[in-house]
Amino acid sequence: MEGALTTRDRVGIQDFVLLDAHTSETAFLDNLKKRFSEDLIYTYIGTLLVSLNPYKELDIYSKKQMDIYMGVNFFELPPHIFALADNAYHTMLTEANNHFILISGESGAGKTEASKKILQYYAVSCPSTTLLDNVRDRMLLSNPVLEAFGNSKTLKNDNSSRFGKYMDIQFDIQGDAVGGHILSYLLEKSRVVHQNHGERNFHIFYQLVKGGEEDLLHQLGLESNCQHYSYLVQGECANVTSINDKNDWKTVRNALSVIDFDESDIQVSCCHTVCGNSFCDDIHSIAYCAILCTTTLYIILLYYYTVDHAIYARDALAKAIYGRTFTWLVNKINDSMENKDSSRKTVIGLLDIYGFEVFYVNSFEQFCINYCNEKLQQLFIQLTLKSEQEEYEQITHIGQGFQALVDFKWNSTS
Ligand SMILES: Nc1ncnc2c1ncn2[C@@H]1O[C@H](COP(=O)(O)OP(=O)(O)OP(=O)(O)O)[C@@H](O)[C@H]1O
Repeated sequence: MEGALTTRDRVGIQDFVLLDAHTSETAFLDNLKKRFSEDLIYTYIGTLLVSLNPYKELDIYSKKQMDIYMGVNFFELPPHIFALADNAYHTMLTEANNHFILISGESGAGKTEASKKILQYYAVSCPSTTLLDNVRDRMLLSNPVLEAFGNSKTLKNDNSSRFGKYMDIQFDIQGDAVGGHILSYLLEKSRVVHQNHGERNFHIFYQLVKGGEEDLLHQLGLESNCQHYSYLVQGECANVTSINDKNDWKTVRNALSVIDFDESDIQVSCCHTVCGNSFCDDIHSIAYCAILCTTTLYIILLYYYTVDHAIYARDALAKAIYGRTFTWLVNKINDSMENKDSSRKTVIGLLDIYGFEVFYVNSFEQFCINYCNEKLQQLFIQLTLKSEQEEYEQITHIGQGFQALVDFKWNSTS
């Protein structure tokens, strides 16, 4: 291992297990800082990977880098997300059992980027045939679609995932990726009708309004101006410098067609999106949305006594439609990635734990997200740290037992 390391790789300690002051938080943070100042964003704690968000492009994810990590022993090279992905893949193949990669951190820490890097690594390193390429393309392209419908700009992250995601990649016995499945949970539906200052609604709305083709917008009764839609401008930041909604719409449209969405599916998802947002302040617009949706959705219009009641009902309807559209979308993506072969397979699961908001809990939804996070965090601690600790304790007990035996033997013979 030493031979493969450059002087730069040796900055600080690469594995916290080797830190002398292993109980000191200051020593832990100092080591992270020292490495981070040299753009070394990854450090191990045994087989755990600690990653710091560099907030800049680093030249460490190229095909050349992937080649370096392929099939190499985990600790032989400097810490990297590719080493972790490669280790999970090879252990899965040798042990023939399922493996999971759990990605946890607060909002903006880099979880989504990390899971994308892992997928990209498998896309390049796993065996390839036309059929498998198909599965691979669909897995990779499901990302921009899910991000369009499930991500938005928040105060902490311009591309924050507002839903929890578990994805598994299914491999056959030879290690070929043969299918995938996504499970989403806790979509932050309240964002459809309310955004804090400096935050946006889900990306798809801005993409559609700014980038949608003239025909499509006409069909949906939309205008190409976000300012006309009150649900899109509550946060007063419909335009964000780091986001190109127009281009992103092209990417999403292209991705939708690759993952088996035909024109009518695209129309349906757009219609529901429009309805989900309602885009409306008056009964005529609601009626228009209802007409757009009649093939797939039944809408019941009730009469309310007060304006407040009516607004409440409108918002509830918008959230429900958007939530259902999202579920429908995930199901469609799953259909397109389904493994048709029922022979034995193992999976690598990627759990991107919902990024929790440390500073505020402003809604019941956020409370549920944080609660869910705490539970997952506890499970994670239980399954990894606690079980490691128990193993060490067992070894210590065995060691103590052995020592007692040696002492007994020594005393009885002397
Ligand atoms: N490895 C990386 N290299 C360069 N930039 C990164 C990296 N990881 C994250 N970033 C930057 O940080 C931003 C936020 O990262 P990301 O969206 O992955 O965070 P997250 O933990 O998934 O947040 P949330 O929980 O809000 O979804 C990215 O849009 C990207 O600009």
